[in-house]
Amino acid sequence: MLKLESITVRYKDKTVLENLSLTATAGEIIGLVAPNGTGKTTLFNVIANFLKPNKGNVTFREKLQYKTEKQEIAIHNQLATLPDQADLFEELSGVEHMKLYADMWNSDKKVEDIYKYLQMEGYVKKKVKTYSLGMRQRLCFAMLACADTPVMLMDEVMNGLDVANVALISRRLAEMKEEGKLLFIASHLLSNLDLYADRVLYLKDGDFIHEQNAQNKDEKYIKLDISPEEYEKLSLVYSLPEDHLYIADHLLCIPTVNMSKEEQLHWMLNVANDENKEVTIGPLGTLEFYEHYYHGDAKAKILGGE
Ligand SMILES: Nc1ncnc2c1ncn2[C@@H]1O[C@H](COP(=O)(O)OP(=O)(O)OP(=O)(O)O)[C@@H](O)[C@H]1O
Repeated sequence: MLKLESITVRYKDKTVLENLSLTATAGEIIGLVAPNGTGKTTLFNVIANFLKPNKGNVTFREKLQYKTEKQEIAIHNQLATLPDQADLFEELSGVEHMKLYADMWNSDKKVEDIYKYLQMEGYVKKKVKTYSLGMRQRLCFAMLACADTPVMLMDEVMNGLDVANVALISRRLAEMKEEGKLLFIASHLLSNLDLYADRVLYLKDGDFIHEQNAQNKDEKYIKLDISPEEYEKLSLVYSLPEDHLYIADHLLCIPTVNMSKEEQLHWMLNVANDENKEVTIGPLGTLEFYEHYYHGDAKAKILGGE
């Protein structure tokens, strides 16, 4: 449905995206993660043609490109981005904003169904100037849901939402995917992406350095939180498998893929007993990959919980 080929973006002498390529299909949720200032928004701006890349092409449905105004209109009829809270009109109500988006994209979605689903009935008819941060964010999402386009780009969609609303919107995202939408979600709420993303792409130095697939959730690891000193000691006592990971100076991950049940038990019992630590077993999540790739660059952010 959407193809990016060799996208390069430079701001003066700073290269933000370099030869980045991607193919995305309908019915996918693609998570995009990276520390602040890496290029997530820049990439979204290229996909939406708010920014012309120095090099490369965006192709929509195998034939449409941003080459002529007609093609651009045809793409924009099918692609919408999450509005920014700063774009809201203080004197208009939530319903008015939602109708605006439904009309702009000629959508037949019922505005009322959407605001009821998002539990906005209590405030949606009031002016935006009376809304809290979380209420505004829910409205931004509701507007995009009203546009109901086949492709949606969402930069920090969970920004400022409480736990219940994160859960509500996560559920709606999964439903949109079932309806066949292609959703791009740039987020710092890492573990939330594990709930619904089919793929999580890690952006670094202008390109994707890793693609985490939901299908790989069967690849389990024995995980143990230990200090670098404990890790060194453990490495001397046991011959750790070559493909083990020691992430961000604290998390030992031993792959179980080639292990029998007995071997797994051996590792879990011995390693846990030796270090007197809790051992868990499971796939690597977005937070763990993130630490693996950006440890040092972004430690403070991770410790901050987002
Ligand atoms: N108009 C611009 N002119 C010059 N540099 C820019 C411009 N826009 C973005 N940049 C730079 O490009 C880099 C990527 O910015 P971008 O906003 O795409 O990052 P991001 O990954 O979305 O960050 P965040 O997580 O903070 O939203 C940053 O170093 C930023 O300073």
